Amino acid sequence: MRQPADGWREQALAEARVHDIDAAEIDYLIEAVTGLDRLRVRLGGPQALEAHREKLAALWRRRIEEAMPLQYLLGTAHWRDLQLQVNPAVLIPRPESEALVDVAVDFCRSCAGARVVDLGTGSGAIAVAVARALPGATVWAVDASEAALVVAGANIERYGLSEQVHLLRGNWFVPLPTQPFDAVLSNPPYIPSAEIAALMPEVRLHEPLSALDGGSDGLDAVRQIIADAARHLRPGGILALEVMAGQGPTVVQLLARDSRYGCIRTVRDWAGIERIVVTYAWARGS
Ligand SMILES: C[S@@+](CC[C@H](N)C(=O)[O-])C[C@H]1O[C@@H](n2cnc3c(N)ncnc32)[C@H](O)[C@@H]1O
Repeated sequence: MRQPADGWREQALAEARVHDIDAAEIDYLIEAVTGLDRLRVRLGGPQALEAHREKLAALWRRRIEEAMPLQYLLGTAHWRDLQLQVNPAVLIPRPESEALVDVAVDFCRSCAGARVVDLGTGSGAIAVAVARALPGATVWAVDASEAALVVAGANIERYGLSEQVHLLRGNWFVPLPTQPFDAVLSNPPYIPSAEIAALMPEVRLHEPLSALDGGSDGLDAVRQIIADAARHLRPGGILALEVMAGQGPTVVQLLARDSRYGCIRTVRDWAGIERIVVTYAWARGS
């Protein structure tokens, strides 16, 4: 028998508890599908959702049965003040990566015509946020995945940044111009290969493996970027890397052993985890 629409919400809440899904996802789904916020849904009673009930139920079924993240089901993700197009070709941007943007913006504010690189741009989240915060900067956004670049391109266009953000396909620094940059930012794949199987199904089954798998200790891409970044930074330019919980001290050591870098520091996330490692290039290496 067909249930009243508010019954659907109660049922969805019960299912969320069983499947260990944050109840806030239900209101996020309702708001995205109906355009109504939580208060309006409460005030509107059962009728408020009735016209959308089938669509809500169909999306929620996929959320539960396929462990599909809502952002992929809806094709959109909120990150900082941005609403970004996403699909399973790109990582859903994470709150912890916002610190990469903050580091770059703090540093580049004093650089006239700053030149910034976002390596492994995915949805283009970091590149778009940096370009919006630094209207005088030019950003180069690189990804190896053609499908990711399509999504990044749509987001760059959506925010009117096509003149300011250059999209390039290729392996890390390979497609970039040779003139030195003020800042190189990256949230590279950093999960150790053996840990992929233990990730939440939402991540393991739906997010692109090429965005997650960092090789045996998770640091293949980090090592590659550290090896090459110094050649692409101006003296005094910064390299900022997002790392996994627990990798901070190892990445600090990797940089400390490389005489081309100095003044290494880490930025902690809200849980106190060293998330971002930042360093300065002393001199351009060969
Ligand atoms: C962890 S995701 C980060 C995406 C985005 N920057 C974000 O924070 O949401 C890593 C990205 O690096 C890209 N990538 C992986 N290997 C690469 C390589 N060798 N060269 C360039 N990009 C690469 C992946 O396609 C993926 O989009």
